[in-house]
Order: sequence, then structure tokens, then C-alpha cells
Amino acid sequence: MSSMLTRGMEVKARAPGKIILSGEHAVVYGSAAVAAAIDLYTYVSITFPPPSRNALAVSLLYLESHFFLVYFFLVWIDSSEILSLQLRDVGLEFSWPTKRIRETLSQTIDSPASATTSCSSETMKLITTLVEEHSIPESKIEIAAGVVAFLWLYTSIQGDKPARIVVSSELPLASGLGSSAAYCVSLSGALLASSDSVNLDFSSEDWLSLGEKEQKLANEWAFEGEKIIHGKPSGIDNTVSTMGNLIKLESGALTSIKSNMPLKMLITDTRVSRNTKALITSVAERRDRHPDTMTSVFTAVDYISNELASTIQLSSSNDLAVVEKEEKVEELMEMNQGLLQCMGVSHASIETVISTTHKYKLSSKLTGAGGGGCVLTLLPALLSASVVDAVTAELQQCGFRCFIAGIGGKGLEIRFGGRL
Ligand SMILES: Nc1ncnc2c1ncn2[C@@H]1O[C@H](COP(=O)(O)OP(=O)(O)OP(=O)(O)O)[C@@H](O)[C@H]1O
Ligand SMILES: C[C@@](O)(CCO)CC(=O)[O-]
Ligand SMILES: [Mg+2]
Repeated sequence: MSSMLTRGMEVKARAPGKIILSGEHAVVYGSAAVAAAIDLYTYVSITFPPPSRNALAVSLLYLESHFFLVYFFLVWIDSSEILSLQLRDVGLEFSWPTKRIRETLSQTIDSPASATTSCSSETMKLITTLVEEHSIPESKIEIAAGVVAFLWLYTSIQGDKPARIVVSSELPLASGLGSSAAYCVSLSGALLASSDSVNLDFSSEDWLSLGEKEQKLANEWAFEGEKIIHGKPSGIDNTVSTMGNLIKLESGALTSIKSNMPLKMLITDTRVSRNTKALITSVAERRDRHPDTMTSVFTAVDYISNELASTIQLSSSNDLAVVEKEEKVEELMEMNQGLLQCMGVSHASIETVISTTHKYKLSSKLTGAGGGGCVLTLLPALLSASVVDAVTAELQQCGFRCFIAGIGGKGLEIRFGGRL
């Protein structure tokens, strides 16, 4: 793999967003939750400058000491000693001389982790100084946590190598569709695929899945990134983004769900931006105030998620007709929404989506951390297109954005291509 890097090839990774059918927040306290990957991805591209650049520039200078060439040489050398991060979705670009990264984070760089490690509060402070050297507009300040997560993952996996990283996403950011997990998973995947620890066929131009061991490692690193962004994540978002498909997570234990239900969901983005870390903190504070009551709420969610999982699960003992399964799922979604409201993570915009869809006899619940963001509405298989059009039009009139995403698709994938 390292020989590939010396040729300056581009390594790309993509990781999907997710919807949570049941169990957000309660999953942080060990209750079961059910999640599915959606076909909207975050893409990361990494390009390492070829080390031959310096030699080339020196020989050009030697041949002709023209001013333009001297200038060209300086720019060339400079870009080969820089780590840059372009975040296209938010229009921000960051760059650090690798020398600056080395002098600030020498401890992380000089002792590369053989297994995943958590970012200590001391290292977090040092990384924060590197991020604060760039001015981020107040309206985009929440991006800083993502940049800290990037620097932690990058320096832990790649050390202080110069590189250019570009991130872009099809997901709305900070809206409950797991943009932070897709960001961390695609970054970890691309960083590991560019390291010696992963062996892939880089002559292929297709999207490739990592082997089981590498996939696990990418998921573990992504979890470390999510910790920086979410504070106390359950791991469900990074796990479903890495693995794809449909999963149940309960006390950290993963079950893959096979389903033959259509499970078509209308996703309504209320466009109310929220921050998952703040919402997790507010649930933790409510739990501190009412420990027994909140434990009962989380237990009720656990039952809902397990019942939902066995309802949608393809199995010989599950012989209900699709319509009956859909009715069960709808009722479970409504019950879960009631408990999310009880946890204090609903929002006026979410309630508007729920009451609007209810007029069409459709059931909805928030997805992800709540507080705004996205809402799911189950579209039963036999629902007429005219009802979907009517409910969508009414939601759009409220200023919301509606779309239908494919559910249960692929997880993290890697692609090689495009030499410099
Ligand atoms: N494409 C991206 N570019 C830059 N930063 C990103 C990107 N995607 C996610 N992030 C980081 O993740 C943060 C949003 O994460 P947050 O957990 O609050 O929302 P979410 O993951 O979309 O929703 P949920 O956690 O409820 O599913 C952003 O503020 C930013 O720090
Ligand atoms: C709110 C939460 O349960 C889901 C966010 O998508 C947080 C987590 O599980 O990490
Ligand atoms: Mg998130």
C-alpha cells in the first residue's frame, strides 16, 4: 500500500447516513435501538503529495534560475509540507504546516497507536489550539468539533504526513441523519485505507468493502471521532454507517436484521438545526433529576425496539401480513415518539410534522437526537401516490423539506483512483 502512496494516488471513502426506527437516546443507557443505513453518503478524498516533488523542483531550479521557477519552487515545496482539510458543505478550509502539527502533537505522532485510543483531555486542548488558529465564523462554530475529531483521527492514523483532504456530503448536517457518524466513518475508512494496516486491491476502480477486521477497526476509530462530536455516543450511528443494512444495538451488542418489509419512509427535514451533544446532555440532566422515572422510560423504549425488531425481522415464526406488520410498526413509532417527548427532545417543528401527517392517518416520529432535525413517516406499501403528494405538499408549505431515501443499503466503501 505504501508504494501506492508514493505515486500520489487519490484514496476515496464513502459512508452512509442513517435513520433510527426506534430507540434513540435510550440506547445511550443500554436500551435496544433499531437503525438502518440510507442511500445518502459523505465522501472523503485523501491525496498525499508524491515525495519526488522536492527533487523535481530542485533539479528545475538547477537548470534555470528564473524568478518564476523560484516562485513555483516555493509554492511547490510549501504545499508538500502542509496538511489541508477542505469542508465543502460548510465552505471552510483549514491548513497547518506539518511542522506545526509535529511540535504541538509530538506525543501522539511519536507513539502511533496500534489499537484505537481515546483522545485525552490534554491532547484535546492541544488540538483545540490548532483549530483556534483558524477563525471560524460564529454561525459555523459547531464545525470546530468536527475539525478536532479530524485532527485526532488523522494524527493517530497517519501521524504528521502532509496531505490534502476534501470532505463533501449528500446529508443535511446536524439534522438527525447521522452526518457526524458518516463523517467519522468515511474519514477513518479513507485514513486506514491509505495506511499500511489495510490491504486492498488498489488497481480496482470499483467501490470496495473492507475486510471484516479492517471494517471493525474503521468502526472503532469512527467511534473515537463520534465521542469528540457527541460527547457520550452509544455507537449505533457509526456502526450502522460502517456496516450498512438494518441493525439492532443493545448494550453494545450488535444484531443484524434481515427484513422483507418495504419500510418506505418519508423523511421531513424541519430545517431546525440542533446539536446532538447538547441534546444528549439535556437527557442526562433530566435523568440525574429523575433517575428512577427515566430508567422506566428507557426500559419502555427497550421493549418497543425489541418488539419493532421482531416485527420487521424475516423469520418463520413471523407470519403476519405486511399490512398488519405496518400497523404494528406505526403504533410502536407513535409510542416511541411519546417517550422521546417525555425525555424532552421533541420540538414544536417536530410536533407540526406529526399533526400534519396524522391528518392523513400516517404515523411519525423524530429520528436521531431530536430538538428539530428530521422526522420519519411510515408510508404503507398500499398508500396511494396522491396521498403522498398531498401530505408532502402540506409539509413543504410549512417550510419543511421532504424526501424519500433508500433504506438498508451499503456501509463504508473505498475507491482508489486519479493520480496527481
Ligand atoms: N460533511 C461535514 N463536514 C464538516 N463537518 C461535518 C460534516 N458532517 C458532520 N460534521 C460534523 O458533525 C456535526 C453534526 O453532528 P451532530 O451529531 O450534531 O448531527 P447529526 O450527526 O447530523 O445528527 P444525529 O447525531 O442526531 O444523527 C457538525 O456540526 C460537524 O462538526
Ligand atoms: C441521540 C443518539 O441516541 C442518536 C443520535 O443519532 C445518540 C447516540 O446514540 O450516540
Ligand atoms: Mg451525530
